[in-house]
Amino acid sequence: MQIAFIAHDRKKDEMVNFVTAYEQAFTGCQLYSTGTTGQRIMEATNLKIHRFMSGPLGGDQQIGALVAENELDLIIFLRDPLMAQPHEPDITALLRICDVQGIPVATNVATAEILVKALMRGDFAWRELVHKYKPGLETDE
Ligand SMILES: O=C(CO)COP(=O)(O)O
Repeated sequence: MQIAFIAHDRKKDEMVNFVTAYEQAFTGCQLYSTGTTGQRIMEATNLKIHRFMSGPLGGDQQIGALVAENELDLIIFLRDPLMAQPHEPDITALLRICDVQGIPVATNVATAEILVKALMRGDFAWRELVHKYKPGLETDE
């Protein structure tokens, strides 16, 4: 499974606690994150995460590109609903492409807990078929 972690600054402690609590569930998955979120998680766990750029510098868009190519199965994005973000358009675009592609995205820890328990239960197994039989990038021909 391919999973991305993103957390706004005031949600990073919550993200670290959550991923630490469910580290076993994420072990063996291909993990991605925005810059600082990934750094914080790797400092607290044994997980190896591919860190993209910091969210405000383009990291959200890089993760959005993976979603657009159906290369992500789950996103845990702990947003701060009480703090305006300078890169709000990037955040909106990322959530939009998740809806376009039908990718599960948790924007709070309650939803994240439900989705990670589904992951542990095997409810995401169908995504393995998507990766196996995914058509190549669409071309004009
Ligand atoms: O701002 C973010 C997502 O919108 C998070 O980015 P960082 O993980 O680099 O702090």
